[in-house]
Amino acid sequence: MKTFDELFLELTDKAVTRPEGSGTVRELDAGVHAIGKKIVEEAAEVWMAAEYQSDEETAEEISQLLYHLQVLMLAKGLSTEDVYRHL
Ligand SMILES: N=c1c2ncn([C@@H]3O[C@H](COP(=O)(O)OP(=O)(O)OP(=O)(O)O)[C@@H](O)[C@H]3O)c2ncn1[C@@H]1O[C@H](COP(=O)(O)O)[C@@H](O)[C@H]1O
Repeated sequence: MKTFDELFLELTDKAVTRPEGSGTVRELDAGVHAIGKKIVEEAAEVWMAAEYQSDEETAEEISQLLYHLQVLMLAKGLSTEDVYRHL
């Protein structure tokens, strides 16, 4: 189990070290347009899970949406502070 901040640190490191087989590196290489499409897809899955699936499945879909949002933050060079200041 990891927190939002812990995951962001891990992904930040992956973006720099670019380990073989990393899905994050693959997504970053695909670019903002592809990441944006993934976010829309995951957001729809969150919505459907919330309406028709279990709380556990909804939580899992939310975690995937958070992951893809973090990948977009990295692609745009945004830090967690850049986002948190708007909360
Ligand atoms: N938390 C996640 C995470 N959540 C979602 N995903 C990706 O998002 C996809 C979402 O899956 P879907 O269920 O929508 O399945 P799908 O549509 O069949 O997926 P794709 O065919 O589009 O890959 C998964 O296949 C993963 O590729 C994630 N990929 C990685 N992480 C974490 O990120 C870290 C770095 O991962 P790597 O960069 O792959 O090493 C690790 O700690 C991972 O646990």
